[in-house]
Amino acid sequence: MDYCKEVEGKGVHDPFNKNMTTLSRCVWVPYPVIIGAGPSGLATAACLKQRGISSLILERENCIASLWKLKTYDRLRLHLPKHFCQLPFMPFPESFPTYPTKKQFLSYLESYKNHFGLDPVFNKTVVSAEFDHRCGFWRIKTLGLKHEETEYVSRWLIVATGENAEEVVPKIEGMDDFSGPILHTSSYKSGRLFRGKDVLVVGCGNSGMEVCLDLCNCEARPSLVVRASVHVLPQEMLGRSTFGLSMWLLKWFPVRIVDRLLLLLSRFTIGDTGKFGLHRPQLGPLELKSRSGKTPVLDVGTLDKIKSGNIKVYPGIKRITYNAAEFVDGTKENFDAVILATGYKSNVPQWLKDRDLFSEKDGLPRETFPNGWKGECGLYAVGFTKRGLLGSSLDAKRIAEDIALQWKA
Ligand SMILES: Cc1cc2nc3c(=O)[nH]c(=O)nc-3n(C[C@H](O)[C@H](O)[C@H](O)COP(=O)(O)OP(=O)(O)OC[C@H]3O[C@@H](n4cnc5c(N)ncnc54)[C@H](O)[C@@H]3O)c2cc1C
Ligand SMILES: NC(=O)C1=CN([C@@H]2O[C@H](COP(=O)(O)OP(=O)(O)OC[C@H]3O[C@@H](n4cnc5c(N)ncnc54)[C@H](OP(=O)(O)O)[C@@H]3O)[C@@H](O)[C@H]2O)C=CC1
Ligand SMILES: O=C(O)C(=O)Cc1c[nH]c2ccccc12
Repeated sequence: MDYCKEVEGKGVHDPFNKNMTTLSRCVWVPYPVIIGAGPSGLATAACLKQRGISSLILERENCIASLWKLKTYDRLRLHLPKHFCQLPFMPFPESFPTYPTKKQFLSYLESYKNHFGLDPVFNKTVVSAEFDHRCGFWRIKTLGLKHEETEYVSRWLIVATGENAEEVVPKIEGMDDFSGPILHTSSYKSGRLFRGKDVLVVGCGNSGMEVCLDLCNCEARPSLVVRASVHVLPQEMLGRSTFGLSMWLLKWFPVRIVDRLLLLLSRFTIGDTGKFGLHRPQLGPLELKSRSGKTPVLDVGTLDKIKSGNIKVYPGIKRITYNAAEFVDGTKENFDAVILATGYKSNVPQWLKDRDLFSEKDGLPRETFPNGWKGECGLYAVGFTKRGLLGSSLDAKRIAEDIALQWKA
């Protein structure tokens, strides 16, 4: 790392460090520091590179795109057509299908990293980042694999740790008494392990719906918990992707009209989902997405399995017992395993000391899209728009443009 200059050995004589093998280092970085080597971090580094600006990417795992590589199931594909998911300056290969597989997406990201000569520093978990008003720089503290502490100092801090940084694991009464495995979807790979088992999947977002389908295909017997409501839309309508059609319609009509059209077309193609326990929210799918970030489910085959009775649908869980779950409607069913498809949350409030750009409550920018990408004192946010990879690309371009102006000055 010739662009990093070690300027200070700090904390070596710190009495608190005596019994630990830690050695604090301080590294001055004359470029922006990006936290997270996921698609958002890589896209921002590439946009900066295009403008002749280097950057330093710090990543807690030992690979790029760790969410995709380590925490997703085998059968995962992009749900949106590839041209909506490509990162700036590099389209997906022509040979890739419309909905690339996880393996293809990962190989694209690897090529992206290599094409732009990006070289993230792995196994560096950012544990705190604070703007030092005395010197006008960000102080970014990281811990390495052996708990060694390194402090990076830079004028710019770009947060790219993602909306899905930590698993949401709800506390359900009786959970500790359950005799079988309870796992989050982030550690679920395939239904093969569950062949012949009764599996309760808690949560009906895209993960829960798709895990149920995977379990069915692997001859397990899944049940799905839908505690409130959900918008299920077909992945394609009128020969186009539902997402593409929505984006096109939004150019001409207000969101409420587009939502009505989507719901009308869905009714024709997939029928009344409420009949199967999948009641629709009051707000339409796109309005709900833009207000709350809740992504509509794009159906890739789960609905047919629900209709045919291969996947049972239950309301909210009341409690879990040794080998069963009780639901709020009073029914009780035996299960061998529970999979929590209960989503993810940002981890920004755990380590970022600044409280202006990001809300302490949900770790997302306080301002909604398209305004949440820039804070004070050289702080930026990329990939927190609740608009998937498309949102990351937009943020990345804006951030690079903004920093380039300061760079020239
Ligand atoms: C199963 C699944 C499927 C998805 N499919 C799609 C899709 O088809 N299309 C779409 O547009 N979006 C999809 N998404 C949304 C997803 O958010 C994006 O695909 C994308 O991963 C976002 O990239 P990111 O870089 O912002 O976040 P991430 O991919 O989560 O990357 C953030 C990186 O930051 C690192 N990090 C976190 N905290 C720290 C820390 N304290 N210190 C150092 N490093 C840290 C993480 O290890 C990670 O590598 C999907 C999400 C999931 C969970
Ligand atoms: N191929 C693709 O494109 C895929 C994309 N994704 C994306 O990844 C992100 C994460 O998706 P996902 O993992 O599904 O998470 P989500 O946050 O989208 O969904 C979580 C689900 O869990 C439910 N839930 C949470 N707590 C409980 C509880 N205690 N009891 C019952 N239900 C509960 C929520 O219900 P409620 O709504 O009531 O809060 C919601 O239905 C999303 O953006 C999604 O679109 C995921 C899979 C595939
Ligand atoms: O997977 C996600 O969470 C995304 O943000 C991408 C996405 C999937 N389906 C959508 C419908 C409306 C807007 C974004 C998405």
